[in-house]
Amino acid sequence: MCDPENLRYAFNTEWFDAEASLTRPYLLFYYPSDCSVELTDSKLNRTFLRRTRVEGVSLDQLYEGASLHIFGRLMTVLGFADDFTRNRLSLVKQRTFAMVKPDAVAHMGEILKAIQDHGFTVSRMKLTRLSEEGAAGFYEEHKGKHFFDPLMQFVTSGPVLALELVAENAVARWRELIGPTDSAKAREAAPDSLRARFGTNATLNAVHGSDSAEAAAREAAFFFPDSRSCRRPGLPTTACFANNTCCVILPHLVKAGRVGEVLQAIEAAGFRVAAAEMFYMENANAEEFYEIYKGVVPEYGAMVAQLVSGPCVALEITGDGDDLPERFRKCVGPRDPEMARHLRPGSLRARFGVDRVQMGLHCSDLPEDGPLEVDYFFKILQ
Ligand SMILES: Nc1ncnc2c1ncn2[C@@H]1O[C@H](COP(=O)(O)OP(=O)(O)OP(=O)(O)O)[C@@H](O)[C@H]1O
Repeated sequence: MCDPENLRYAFNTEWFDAEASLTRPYLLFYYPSDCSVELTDSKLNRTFLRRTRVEGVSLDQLYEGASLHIFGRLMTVLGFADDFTRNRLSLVKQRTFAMVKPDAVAHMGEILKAIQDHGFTVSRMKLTRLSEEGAAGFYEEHKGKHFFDPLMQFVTSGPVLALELVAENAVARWRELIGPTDSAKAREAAPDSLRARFGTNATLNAVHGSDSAEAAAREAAFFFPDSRSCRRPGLPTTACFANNTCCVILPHLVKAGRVGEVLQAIEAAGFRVAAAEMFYMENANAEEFYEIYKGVVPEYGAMVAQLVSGPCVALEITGDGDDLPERFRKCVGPRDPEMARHLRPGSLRARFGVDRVQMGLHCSDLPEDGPLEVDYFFKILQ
């Protein structure tokens, strides 16, 4: 195991075979010396994929709960499969659960930028609402305390942004970044912390962070239950399905840690982000979503490949006026970012796009497409 050539990390993974409606378990080995991957069918104890390099798969993406594409299959990493891997990677790839509370959701772009600037990877994200029952379950340990009722009222008063973050020593580092519980005290003790910057007092304190790895796993499972599991449905979306259009932050920007910046730019342009959620698209979903471009846009195949190359973030954009879709489309700019930089240098694609495939953002083309695309992400894929 010490021979660097053959050093390998082992993970339990699974793939949901939609055709057979079956979850298939695999043992995944990752060899850092040449970034190759090997898969063994855990049930049949047989090699399923011989050691080979897989485009886009790196050690960065291998942590408990991660989703990754291997030759068109969306695999879920369930956990470490041996002690060697657990001992070496459990702190390096730690997950934590974070929540932007109702008083700070208006600053979610700025907070996400801070999260990403501090080296955290956002692996799951959803703008949702806590019901009274949900909030009481989430904060069960505080039942009976003097601040429980105001806390319940506060966390159910508006949308919350639920986040799963991954980083080395993520639990402790996130607690440090958010600062002391009471925002007033945080302004004295840790003026740069998120609670000092965005919170008000001991209850209205802008953000939450799990206090241990165990709490993080429990809290992440509460907000992000396995979508294929029938045990409990996911928490509701905040989409309002009215006077809306759709925007998708493409995987290349998500990977580059620029989601916060994009949200800030959208809001600075006067639009409201009513719903936001991270999706790991399957090939079939991406093909279906981009169907109208098939045979029309020469980059169709490459666009599908881009959309499944990692997580994307779908947004429902709302605002005032019947011309919202056209105004948002103008704000996003021409499909070709190179052209956008010449013709509309202030547009989002001019700022965030690379080329006609990595164009930064997808945006509904026609006003009538907007509500359909919003339905696709926030109703059909829920
Ligand atoms: N003394 C208090 N007075 C008023 N509200 C409080 C008080 N202590 C805690 N709270 C509220 O209850 C939440 C949960 O309390 P806890 O003791 O778990 O704090 P925390 O671990 O710093 O915060 P969180 O769990 O939200 O990350 C706090 O974030 C805050 O909103």
